[in-house]
Amino acid sequence: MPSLVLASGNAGKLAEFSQLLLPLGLTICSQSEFGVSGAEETGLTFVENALLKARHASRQTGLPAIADDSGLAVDALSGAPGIYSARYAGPDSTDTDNNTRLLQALEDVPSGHRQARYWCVLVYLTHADDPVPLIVQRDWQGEILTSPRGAGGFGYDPLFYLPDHRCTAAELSKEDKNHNSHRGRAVRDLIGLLSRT
Ligand SMILES: O=c1nc[nH]c2c1ncn2[C@H]1C[C@H](O)[C@@H](COP(=O)(O)OP(=O)(O)OP(=O)(O)O)O1
Ligand SMILES: [Mg+2]
Repeated sequence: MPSLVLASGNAGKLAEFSQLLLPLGLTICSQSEFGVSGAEETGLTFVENALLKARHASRQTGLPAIADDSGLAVDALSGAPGIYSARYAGPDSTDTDNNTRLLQALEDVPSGHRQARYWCVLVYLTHADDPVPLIVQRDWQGEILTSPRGAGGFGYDPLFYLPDHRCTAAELSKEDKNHNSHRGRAVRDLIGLLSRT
């Protein structure tokens, strides 16, 4: 019996969460293993969408749930694609489609003006009607390249260059990404809160 459901249909997120929670002895199962489909992300903030996703999965499974709502905010695009990152190139867009659209949007933006950050908001609910959700949020700063590099990670990682590491998020090892990323640091914050409740 898993102790937690991950309110996400994203395999990349599940892999990162599994690795991050392993040392705690926490078993996490994705909602798809329970036949739970994705919640509609109708919120206007990462927090609202994460709450909607966590509540939906917890309601359907009867288990405590963690949801991750995340995205990429690009300075030169006034924070776009932001909460719409997963649907940037359309409702059924793939990571490749979204990366292509991002490169097009930044076509005329020279290097030195291509700063961006990932955001990750996590919501933990003990049950669907939990009135006191645990909420954490973290960011990770980088720059958008003009062509993809690397095969690791997921989403926008092949375009997300980290000057301190001199590589993209898709070129980092799993351990290094989890050590540095918005999600890795948000998960460690959440673990800290959970250990105090
Ligand atoms: O570490 C990351 N590395 C690369 N890309 C990332 C990362 N973190 C978020 N992202 C991008 C992927 C997606 O375009 C959007 C998340 O959208 P978001 O709605 O939270 O996730 P999703 O729809 O893929 O799965 P789900 O809602 O079922 O959790 O931001
Ligand atoms: Mg989503």
